[in-house]
Amino acid sequence: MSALLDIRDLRLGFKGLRGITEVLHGIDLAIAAGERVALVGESGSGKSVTARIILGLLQEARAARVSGAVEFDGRDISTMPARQRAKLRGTEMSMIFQDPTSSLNPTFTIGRQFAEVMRRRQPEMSREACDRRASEMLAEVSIPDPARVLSAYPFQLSGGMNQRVMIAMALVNHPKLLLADEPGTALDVSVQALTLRLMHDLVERHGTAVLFISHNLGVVREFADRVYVIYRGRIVEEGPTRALFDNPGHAYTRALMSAVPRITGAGLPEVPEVSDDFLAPMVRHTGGAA
Ligand SMILES: Nc1ncnc2c1ncn2[C@@H]1O[C@H](COP(=O)(O)OP(=O)(O)OP(=O)(O)O)[C@@H](O)[C@H]1O
Repeated sequence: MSALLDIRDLRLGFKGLRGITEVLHGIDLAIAAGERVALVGESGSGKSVTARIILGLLQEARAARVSGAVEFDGRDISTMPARQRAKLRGTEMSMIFQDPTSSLNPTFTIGRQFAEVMRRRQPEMSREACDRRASEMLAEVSIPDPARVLSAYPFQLSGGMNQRVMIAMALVNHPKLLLADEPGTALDVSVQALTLRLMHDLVERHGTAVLFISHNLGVVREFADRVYVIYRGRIVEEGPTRALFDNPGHAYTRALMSAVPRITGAGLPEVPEVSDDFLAPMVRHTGGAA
């Protein structure tokens, strides 16, 4: 497989007063063009730092020590000049965050923010052309009155509307890879489900590859072709979604599955206590595409 994203032996440590704290211990992860892949694990397991390395952000943090290969479309993100990394963000790869309202800039209209994103790819694009293109994207996420939304500020829109705006904005430059960090978890469950549906349909239509980051295996089941399970900075299981759900090989994956929230209004259950058998060798599912 010639992968769009190919991560090999990725290691990360943070330098602190008492030396280096290792956070990622040799991660291997690949995503083919157009593939929807989930990275699942509990809080603190290393999902967000992995995304920040793919975006080339942690390579620039003074306290972070990153090693291993992170190849995107044949180029190594870690060794390319910082300016080139910055150019990739928002153009060839983009990101959707948990909370749309705090990720959008509250002081600019949605139209202006769309224009800034589009001009990263095409600096000479006129505002009219930006508005036209933004309206098309907003229509794709079923926003009925794009002109009104373009002239609004984020605080004038609902959380669900802002989430749709963020999805549209993340895809307006036709990135090859979308990183989605628990999109919609800041919203209520029904809005979150709708947001995921919209994102699913849009990336399918555009052939965008996705790394979907979540602690919720239930959500992942609906969304991903393939799943990586991360536990304390190590991938402990990997495979096509259906194979992994039908036959979870790792104790930690089974524990995550038993913690899949049921829609009873009882709130999210805790992930069960861990035990030593979670440190068993990685399980890799082969064949039997999802
Ligand atoms: N800047 C930093 N300095 C030191 N340690 C950090 C830093 N950023 C993250 N970490 C540590 O790295 C580990 C992985 O964090 P990360 O944010 O990737 O977890 P996560 O799986 O995304 O969790 P969540 O689901 O809560 O977002 C954690 O132990 C965290 O404390």
